Amino acid sequence: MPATKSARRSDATKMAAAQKEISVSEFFAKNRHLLGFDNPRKALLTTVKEAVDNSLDACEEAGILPEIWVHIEPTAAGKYKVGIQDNGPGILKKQIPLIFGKLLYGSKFHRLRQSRGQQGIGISAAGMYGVQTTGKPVKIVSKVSKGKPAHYYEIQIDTKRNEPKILNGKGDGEDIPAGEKGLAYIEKHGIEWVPQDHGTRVTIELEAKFVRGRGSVDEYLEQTAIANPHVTLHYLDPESYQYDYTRSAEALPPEPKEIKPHPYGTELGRLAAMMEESEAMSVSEFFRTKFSRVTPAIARKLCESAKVSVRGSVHKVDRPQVEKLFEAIQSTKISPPATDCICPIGEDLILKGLHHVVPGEFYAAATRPPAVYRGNPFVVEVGLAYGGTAPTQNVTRDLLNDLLDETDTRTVRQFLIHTFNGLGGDSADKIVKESGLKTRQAPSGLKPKERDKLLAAMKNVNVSEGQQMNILRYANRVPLQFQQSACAVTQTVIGTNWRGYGLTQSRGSMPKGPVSLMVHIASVWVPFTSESKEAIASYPEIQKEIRLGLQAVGRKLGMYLRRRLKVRQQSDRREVFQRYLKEVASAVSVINAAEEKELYEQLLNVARKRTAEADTKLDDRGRKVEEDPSQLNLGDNVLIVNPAHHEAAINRVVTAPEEAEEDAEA
Ligand SMILES: Nc1ncnc2c1ncn2[C@@H]1O[C@H](COP(=O)(O)OP(=O)(O)OP(=O)(O)O)[C@@H](O)[C@H]1O
Repeated sequence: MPATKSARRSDATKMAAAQKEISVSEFFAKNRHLLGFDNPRKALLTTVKEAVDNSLDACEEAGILPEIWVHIEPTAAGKYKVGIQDNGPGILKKQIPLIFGKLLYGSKFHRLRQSRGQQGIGISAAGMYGVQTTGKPVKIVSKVSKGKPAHYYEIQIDTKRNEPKILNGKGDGEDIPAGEKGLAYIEKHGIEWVPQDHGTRVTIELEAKFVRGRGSVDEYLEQTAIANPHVTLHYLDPESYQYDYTRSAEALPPEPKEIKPHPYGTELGRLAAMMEESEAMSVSEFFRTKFSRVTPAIARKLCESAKVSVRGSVHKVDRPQVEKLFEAIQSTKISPPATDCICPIGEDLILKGLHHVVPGEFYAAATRPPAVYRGNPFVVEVGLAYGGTAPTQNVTRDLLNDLLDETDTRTVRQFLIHTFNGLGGDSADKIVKESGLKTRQAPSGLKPKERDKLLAAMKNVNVSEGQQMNILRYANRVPLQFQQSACAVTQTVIGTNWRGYGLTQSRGSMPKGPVSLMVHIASVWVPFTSESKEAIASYPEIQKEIRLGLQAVGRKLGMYLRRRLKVRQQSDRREVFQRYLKEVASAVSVINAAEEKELYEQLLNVARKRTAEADTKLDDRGRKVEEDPSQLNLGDNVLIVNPAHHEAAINRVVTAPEEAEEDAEA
């Protein structure tokens, strides 16, 4: 059959008319889910997170102990205004529009140095989302020193051109004079600013949803405080609750050093581009100055094995020679990158941070030695807290009311699982059953009596056994709250055998037990799985380090749990002895006329000796208090406490709205 000739729908000329460059802002405006703006709830968190992370980075880089104000205020139904201010170094006037009104503009992308931000997208993307959803511009106040004027900008991103559009001061921004005059100016123009000698405040109005519990701003700020004990945070939430986290460490973390890329981590294309972009110099000088760990001898060796002139110009190297050089790098022994550029949190501060926030009886921490993936140095740290009350048991009636009013889940069971970290389906079922509520009962429709029953069930049901391990993931001290299952951390936790450490675990799933686990990865470049920086990619080198860290704390937990079990068993045995010894003594004295009391004392002594382990007391480092510390020497990075004495929270003060108003009146 002859092929039917179909009419041509288009041709190269017509198609060419539709082909044009796509600006990065247009791309990300369309694909905002890639940056963490997939729904209003996450958009709020991402906005706060981007601004707070920037503030922390800027303060630390400038050597200032960070103090940060976070203010979230409802403006209309489904709309919120988010203001974040820091006491950082401030931003130069000419940089402000570029930082807040242009995607892919930043100071951190081109360097290899441990920081929270790395891409140069975060805060401008938040501003762009705000403009898209409310039409309101991003407002920025920035001040670099006491005597100098502050700058005030209202900016909107022009997504077509990826350029900032300045709306105030006839397109030039406004200057706020220093001193008293400035305060009057701020007051008159309704500009929001906590008076400070220097710092930056960014205000973004956006479509958002405020929730509490898992994945919330509350959770992010609390977890930030755990991993950053040097930060003071003031947080005023949309319901006018004021939270103040005051710093517990007065010293800044050591300053991370910037390093040059390591040859092993440089791909072929990148090597070619670096050579092309380099200023004029010899090939040998290029390798020595642009990379870390390349000595003159190694540079010569690379050139010799690639048959490239050592003294020839780097710009004369052609593509086949670049390929040869690349191959030479792979086959030449070059020492691994310096690792003193990474600043871990440290075992002591991890123990301190975890103990302050997560209730428990046993804590262990491990900071692994530095390792390298794709030429980038990194450090893995693990902290573990065992015991303590379940998250459902610490809830007050007021908080439960708030949580129930805000949730968008459809059943009480879903509400429990989604709100409380680590509470598995089995435990949720138990609570629903105990409360006597219907299985498909909607959380929003609960009457006060039913809420009482639910609260009572949450307090009474022992969920610690069915409780899932709660994982707190961090990258460069930033908590990661989404994409848990896509993350190398979770995958490695699941792949580790926790049964050997005294926890229950079915194959291929998360271990169970009252355990909170913190895993921190610090690196000059954290390999996230996407631009929204929510999960860490599974490089085998990183997984190996995580596994070793988990094993280090797991072994200590196992030793502690085995010892605790033994102590319990012996004390049960002793109880049984004591229960019957009196009768044994009186029976024997009837038979052989022995002195009953004396016999009883002797038998008691024997029983005590045979169950001596029940008396074992462990000190706060996990060592046996009496003789023979070798029996349970858990090392220095362990903390054992009496959970009954746990004092909640990291120097956190929460002020309810009424009190805040009264305070203000007073
Ligand atoms: N509060 C601030 N104080 C001082 N400088 C800031 C502040 N916020 C942002 N900057 C500067 O603006 C740049 C851009 O910030 P942005 O959030 O867009 O990206 P980033 O933090 O570099 O990377 P990421 O996209 O990974 O968050 C930063 O690199 C920093 O130099």
